[in-house]
Amino acid sequence: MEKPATEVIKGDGWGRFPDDLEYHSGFGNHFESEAIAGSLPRGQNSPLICPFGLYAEQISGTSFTSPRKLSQRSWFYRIKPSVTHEPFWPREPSHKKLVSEFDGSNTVANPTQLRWKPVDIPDSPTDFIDGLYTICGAGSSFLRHGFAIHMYTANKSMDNCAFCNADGDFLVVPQQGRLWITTECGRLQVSPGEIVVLPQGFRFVVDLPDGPSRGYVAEVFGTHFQLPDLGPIGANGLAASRDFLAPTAWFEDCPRPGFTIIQKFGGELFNARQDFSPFNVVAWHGNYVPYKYDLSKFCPYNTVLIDHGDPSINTVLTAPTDKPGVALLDFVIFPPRWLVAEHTFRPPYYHRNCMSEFMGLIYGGYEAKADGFLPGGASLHSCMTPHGPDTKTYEVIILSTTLGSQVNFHYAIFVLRVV
Ligand SMILES: O=C(O)Cc1cc(O)ccc1O
Ligand SMILES: [Fe+2]
Repeated sequence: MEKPATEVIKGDGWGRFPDDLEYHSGFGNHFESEAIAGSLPRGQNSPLICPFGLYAEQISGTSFTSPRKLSQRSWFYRIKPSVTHEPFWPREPSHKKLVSEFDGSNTVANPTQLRWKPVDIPDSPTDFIDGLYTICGAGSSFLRHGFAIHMYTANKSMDNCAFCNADGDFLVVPQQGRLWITTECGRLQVSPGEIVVLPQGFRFVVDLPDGPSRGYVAEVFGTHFQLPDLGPIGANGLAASRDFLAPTAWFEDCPRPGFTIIQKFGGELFNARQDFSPFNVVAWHGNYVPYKYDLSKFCPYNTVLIDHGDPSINTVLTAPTDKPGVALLDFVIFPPRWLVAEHTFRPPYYHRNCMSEFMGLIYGGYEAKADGFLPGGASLHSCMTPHGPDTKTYEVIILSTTLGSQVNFHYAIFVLRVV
């Protein structure tokens, strides 16, 4: 039977984001979303003919046979299937700032304590993709085990192109400047103080409504972020499921001559042309979705009598390995909070760690360094490299006789490990 021509469906226009975007709330939920009533097939995923003549397309974020509790996939109902593009070609000029296979050929190992000043926003026109560069990482996207930490500085919106990361999931932490992100599931507005997860394979565009933006990106290969178990904390606390927000269906239906899909594969970038927008998904359902989270919603737990707890207590999201309790990458934050304790050295203790720690500062000042670690800057303390408060901080703290203090800074750390 012949498929009927797609009816003309009009989206509400490219690039305009209303202030009151709607979201679906929840973490790991199976959502249903339709921009036009009746566009989501009922009772089956892939009918012979979908409502409005849309094309059904599945995106899988885990193997088909993953245990049900880990399985992630979504179904898109789109005006044109993604496959109708021209072939991929290496992007010219070739982009060598991204790494996803870490070996001696493209990286140097150095265990010393490293610290970076904030990088200036470039003068020349630079979008999110051109402004992305790898800082460190381990493992391999092809072997599906590893991670990369990137940073970006950008001053312009992506134009007539979308990005697709075939290597892994991006967790983006804007430090300066809002990001308006269009995805195949719909749109997200992300401000500094919020994070966004863009899972492997999703096409997305980053617009900069405020101009310049800078931030951090953690990429994980072969696993996805989960909420940490809460153990003895109980059933509540830390990041709550309902504070995670996924987009609602949004699409556009207009010609896009020369539109480019930029695909990252093995850390290399490839271009493919198509004459339509990838944001043509009228309805979708599933549990494989981009999502955002406002870090100010985090409910921190901490010491109330003695000693400094381990930083795992501040885990927002964890990307697990197959070993129980061992993460590939934990995303941990130190939000503004009260630090209380008796006869206790309250800043982070001196330590060496079998995980490596990459830190960024979103705003304010970091409690263990009197100076030198600035918002937008970064530090890396690799596996077993000693670190802890500087001398100035140590001296101020041991002279302090108060039982508590309020810290009003916000730093994010990625605690990393490849096992
Ligand atoms: O090094 C850091 O600042 C991160 C960190 C914080 C903390 O409170 C305890 C241990 C730790 O590694
Ligand atoms: Fe540390």
